[in-house]
Amino acid sequence: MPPTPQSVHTPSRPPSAVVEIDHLAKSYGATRAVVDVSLAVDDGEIFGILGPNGSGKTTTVECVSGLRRRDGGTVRVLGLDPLRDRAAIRSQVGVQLQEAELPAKLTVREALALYASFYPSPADWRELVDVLGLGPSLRTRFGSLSGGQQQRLSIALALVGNPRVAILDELTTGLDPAARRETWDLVERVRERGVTVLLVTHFMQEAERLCDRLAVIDAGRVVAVDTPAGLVDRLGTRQELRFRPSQPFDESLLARLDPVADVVRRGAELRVAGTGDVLGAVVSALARAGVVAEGLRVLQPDLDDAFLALVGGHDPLATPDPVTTTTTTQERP
Ligand SMILES: Nc1ncnc2c1ncn2[C@@H]1O[C@H](COP(=O)(O)OP(=O)(O)OP(=O)(O)O)[C@@H](O)[C@H]1O
Repeated sequence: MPPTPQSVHTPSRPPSAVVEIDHLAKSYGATRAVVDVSLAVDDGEIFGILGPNGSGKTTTVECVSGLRRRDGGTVRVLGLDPLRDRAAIRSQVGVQLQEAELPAKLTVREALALYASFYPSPADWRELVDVLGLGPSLRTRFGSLSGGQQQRLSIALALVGNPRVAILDELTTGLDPAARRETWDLVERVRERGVTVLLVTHFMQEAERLCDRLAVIDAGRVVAVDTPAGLVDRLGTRQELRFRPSQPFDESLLARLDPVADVVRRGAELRVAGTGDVLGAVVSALARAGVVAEGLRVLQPDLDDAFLALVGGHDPLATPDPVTTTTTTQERP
């Protein structure tokens, strides 16, 4: 008789970290660029590094790619040390850095073909050319490209080796809004092919749109690691409504609502702030009073506020006029 199959409990395995940084430190002379950075990037993630100018973002990713020698801590990329295993890292990690420089006389086509020849199984660079809109520039020399075209080329060169990890530093700086959006789509497609992406950015919209998780770095230290929504949630659920009432009414009825903390009049406009479902409570109360909220805007904290709260000591909850517009709606009770 064959043995009865046993039900085997397979514990869910935590996702494997593709990039692991542990207590990284790096100084340039007396400048402590990276003081203490630890973070782990999971397989298939788009992981963002966000921080003010000079906070150590570029130095961190340069240490990850093996372009900089760290002073302290450990870095592992796909289990390899970027300094000891430089050759193996180079074939599996694509790097697009700020201000990439190529020989001025090299054409776009030559640069792509040259970089593709460095890798055992390169991507089809013609496809990257299409996606990045570099087709018309194939014969243009690097020195004659505009800043935006140079940026596109540096992204293409980072991806041409079919890397398992792509490090993209200030990916869309210098690109116009349409090219920026196309580049975001490209990064998402790259991730769909299983590439893990480590992205340095200044743009909150880019971080919000692309990143699964973010590390916020300030003065060489990690001050938070979370999803974009998680970072915003840390500020609480404060909302502020701004609107013009369609007719005079007893405004104290709004102040008595549970979610409402403040009601302030600014000329014809009422500003009603609170925590929780302020919108629902106010709109219902206005409807009962037969009042329309004209030009209604709902303001709530966004990633900008979360970022400033983390790196600038700015607390949007503590100020009476705190928040950023995220939606504009016209509500009628
Ligand atoms: N090659 C270098 N030599 C000397 N100091 C440097 C060098 N590179 C960076 N620094 C300094 O180290 C600190 C961190 O710089 P880094 O470029 O890593 O920060 P960053 O967060 O990427 O800045 P940015 O957003 O402006 O690109 C800064 O004070 C910078 O001036």
